[in-house]
Amino acid sequence: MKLALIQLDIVFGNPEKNKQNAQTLIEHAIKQSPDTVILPELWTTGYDLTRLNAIADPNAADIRAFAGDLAKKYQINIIAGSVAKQKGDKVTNTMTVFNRKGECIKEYSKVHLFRLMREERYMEAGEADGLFSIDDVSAAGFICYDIRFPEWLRRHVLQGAKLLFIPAEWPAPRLDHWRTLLTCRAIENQAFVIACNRAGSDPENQFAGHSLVISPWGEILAEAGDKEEILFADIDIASIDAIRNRIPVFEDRRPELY
Ligand SMILES: O=C(O)CCC(=O)C(=O)O
Repeated sequence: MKLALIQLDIVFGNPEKNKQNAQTLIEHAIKQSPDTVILPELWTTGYDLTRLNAIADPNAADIRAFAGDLAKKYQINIIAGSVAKQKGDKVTNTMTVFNRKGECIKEYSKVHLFRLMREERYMEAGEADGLFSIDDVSAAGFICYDIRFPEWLRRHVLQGAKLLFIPAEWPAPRLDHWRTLLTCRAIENQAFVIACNRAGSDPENQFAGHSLVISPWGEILAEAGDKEEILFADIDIASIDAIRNRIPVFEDRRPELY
């Protein structure tokens, strides 16, 4: 499976501009014939939380039209990062996933809200899992801070997920946490980790970039720099079973003890 991670430099609070930029980058990526395109967290608005009333996406209708049309036009899967989804008086940090027909096959709302960026004051946490399949491969989605909760990812892997997609807005001062946590999640779950961060800054944070694709053996297959770029990687799905047979972690677990 060929992946294209769109490490966007998000324009604060400007969905129209961000959609234009994302479309340009996606159409650039298409020239390399990717199977799956991934976008970052809250990429239409950034963390412009105080203006969500004006800029959130009602019922995620806008992202459904934008990413659904591109997925159908280019016959690709799109993990459309996350957007601020407005439903009634609630806003969630919601990831959407589109198949090659342009159908929205999953919505996942971030379960662990990040207090350091005051997310819990403006958003409601999700309550449901992030499982889906693309091209018949079991996968799951998580959003940024979710990666600090290994038991949440593990639950999805125990239900079959082999590709772990992670859109993020991870700040630069904790780049070492980003790399270490993602590598651990790949090794302990013997699964591919595909993590698309944003580049650039907002009024309060400098973001890390360094989107990553990590193999189930913990090897970094591709890593972006700290600026806007498209990161490409080819992953070999069959390698997952080979690694799981070599070190049979899932057979050796002792769930009766923990
Ligand atoms: O956990 C972290 O250090 C960063 C998390 C974050 O920035 C987020 O969830 O948006």
